[in-house]
Amino acid sequence: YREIVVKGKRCTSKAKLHGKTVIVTGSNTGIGKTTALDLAKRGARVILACRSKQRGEAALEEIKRDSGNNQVVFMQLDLGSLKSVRSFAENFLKSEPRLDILINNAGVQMQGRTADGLGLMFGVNHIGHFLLTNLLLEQLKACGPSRVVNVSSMAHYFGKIDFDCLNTYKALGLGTSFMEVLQYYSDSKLCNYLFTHELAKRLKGTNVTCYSLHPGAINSELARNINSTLQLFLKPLTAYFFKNTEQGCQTTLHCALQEGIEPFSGRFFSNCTVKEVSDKAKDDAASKKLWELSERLCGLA
Ligand SMILES: NC(=O)c1ccc[n+]([C@@H]2O[C@H](COP(=O)([O-])OP(=O)(O)OC[C@H]3O[C@@H](n4cnc5c(N)ncnc54)[C@H](O)[C@@H]3O)[C@@H](O)[C@H]2O)c1
Repeated sequence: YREIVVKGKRCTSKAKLHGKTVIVTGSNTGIGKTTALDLAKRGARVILACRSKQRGEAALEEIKRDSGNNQVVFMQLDLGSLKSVRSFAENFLKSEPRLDILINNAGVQMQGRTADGLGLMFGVNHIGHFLLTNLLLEQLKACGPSRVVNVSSMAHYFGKIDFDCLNTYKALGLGTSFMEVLQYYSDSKLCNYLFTHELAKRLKGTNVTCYSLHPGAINSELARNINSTLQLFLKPLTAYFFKNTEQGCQTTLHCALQEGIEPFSGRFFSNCTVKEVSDKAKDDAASKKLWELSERLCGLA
């Protein structure tokens, strides 16, 4: 089990990234941090787009030290605030001349609301990344061939999109029970897939490609909000049966770097391999509708 599932396949690309710029959201911890470290070791200029200044700057020092690369920069980004996403994009475009790879990695699995009144998981996991990507798309096109990588999850299989609920701004993500939190998390991860699917269609004919992925079950901080007694019981199990964050970033790296996967733009990857998605996810009408709704929620329409 550990050999096949925990270790899994590794990204085999030997790509070097000197002169290239990459953004990784949520890179102060978890697989975002190990992704950023790997890209820094390859010579990229890596922008750590993180919510917490303190934790982001601590990760910055660690990544600079461990990669020997000084081209690592912290830029504050709270995906739960449309204002923050806009100001991040503005600062980035003002100060950085290029963007080659955008990795939408950050994610939450907890109830709450964003600054704009959306359900926290829908708002951070989907809407924040939707707006960020759209604001940076022209830069990606100008620097092509370039890529957008959306970290989704196998949990999207259990997701459903309730458009009525979204339309009335009711809080997709305001779960009260553990099971509701899991449901809304899965819904937001289905949004990640549908967004990628629609984005690939809209990017046809450009030199930007996009991918979504399941990183595996990872021993990270994602479930930090589960009650502490359950945590005590779960920690030893996840430490043994789940991937560590270095193993967990391999599919993200594969989607960001692997040569020759461009014909699979819009597709879903797991274990560094293209995978079929659920029938629900193969819904062209739903991905178009979600795109249009997301544009309205972000004020892009
Ligand atoms: N851990 C798993 O088993 C697992 C499985 C499938 C998918 N994923 C996905 O992988 C991605 C990374 O998760 P992880 O396991 O490394 O968890 P993690 O909690 O260690 O990392 C998540 C990162 O997102 C950041 N973040 C949260 N809210 C933010 C906000 N409002 N603005 C900016 N950044 C914010 C956090 O600060 C953190 O850096 C997530 O999208 C998650 O849904 C994880």
